[in-house]
Amino acid sequence: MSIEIRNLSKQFGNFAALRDITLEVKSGELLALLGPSGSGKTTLLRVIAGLETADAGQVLFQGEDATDQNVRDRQVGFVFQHYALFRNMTIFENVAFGLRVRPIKFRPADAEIRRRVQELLELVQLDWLADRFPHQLSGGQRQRIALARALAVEPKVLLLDEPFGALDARVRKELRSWLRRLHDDMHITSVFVTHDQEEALEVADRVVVMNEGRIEQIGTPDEVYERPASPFVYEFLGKVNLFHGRLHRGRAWIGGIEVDAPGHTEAEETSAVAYVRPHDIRVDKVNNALKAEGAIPARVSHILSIGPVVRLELMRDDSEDKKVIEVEISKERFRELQLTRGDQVFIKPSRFDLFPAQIH
Ligand SMILES: Nc1ncnc2c1ncn2[C@@H]1O[C@H](COP(=O)(O)OP(=O)(O)OP(=O)(O)O)[C@@H](O)[C@H]1O
Repeated sequence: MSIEIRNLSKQFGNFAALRDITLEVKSGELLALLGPSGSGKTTLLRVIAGLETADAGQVLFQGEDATDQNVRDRQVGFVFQHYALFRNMTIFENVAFGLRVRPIKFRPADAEIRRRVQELLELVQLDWLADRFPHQLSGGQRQRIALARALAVEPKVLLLDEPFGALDARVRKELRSWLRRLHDDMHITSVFVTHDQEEALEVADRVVVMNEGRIEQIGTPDEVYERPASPFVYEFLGKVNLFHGRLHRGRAWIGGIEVDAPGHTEAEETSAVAYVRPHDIRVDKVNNALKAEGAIPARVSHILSIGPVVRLELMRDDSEDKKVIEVEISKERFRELQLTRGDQVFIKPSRFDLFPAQIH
């Protein structure tokens, strides 16, 4: 089932939690709402669920206006950060709950409920825990049961609010790939809220990056990471170096390097900032290789060599700006360069985006 959100706005007193949100969740898609605390993710999820009413705008399920439909009629399944399993019920009964409380004419026969619960417990690979009670399970297992319980009523849409937020890092990672596989099997349209960049990028088909109640960018994990639409997205999704410079009629000057800036032909003597990911900086020990295009002189202040990638911290030689530049190069390249602390190097951004300085 697809979900369409049109021009949603929501105020809490004077505070605008959602500002004109428009977005479509495709049928069968796993969509992540990603943003810092207070950016409006949970509010948006609650409006989709029908737990919160918006001040303006519409929510459509499969093309039909659901704005005034109540929670029960929307047929959504929920999983929250804090697993709300019933403590005095077995795992089996917890999963069966949603079916048992249905009005009699919609309630499946007992044998059918048993069959369905068994199937769901197998799906989340915890059928061997059916007779246990919630306190006898680990946090990760409880979240999987919470998901089985949400799925028991065959929701058309699954909404997950920081479902792994309370778990430790290792379990979170396991559950992430588990959720991805489960979604690939079931294809229920799912929206999940997270403030964890890695989680969103690893699990979702598409990511909605939110900031101060607005959508900054919507795209596949690759698109939002590799082609951030704004300085905010650049800084929120991973490490980034900022190089201050100047733009003029389709050309840019950054730390002595002159480059084409085809997206900025209108700019007239504008201050600009180049945003560069650590792996998009070329490093050389001699200036010759890069001389033709110009290069920024810097000094190696720190080397962190773990795994296949070597992380360098550099200080610019040519600038008062004492900000560290972070660079990532392969171990192979690092060996070639034979770098040690204090060495002089010459760097050049190989890929970057320019944003006029005044907008951030
Ligand atoms: N019922 C409410 N009454 C007043 N303010 C609220 C209410 N619910 C949310 N807010 C405010 O709206 C803003 C957005 O909240 P929301 O929970 O949607 O953000 P979030 O992105 O999910 O953040 P978090 O990750 O911290 O939950 C916050 O500043 C919050 O304080």
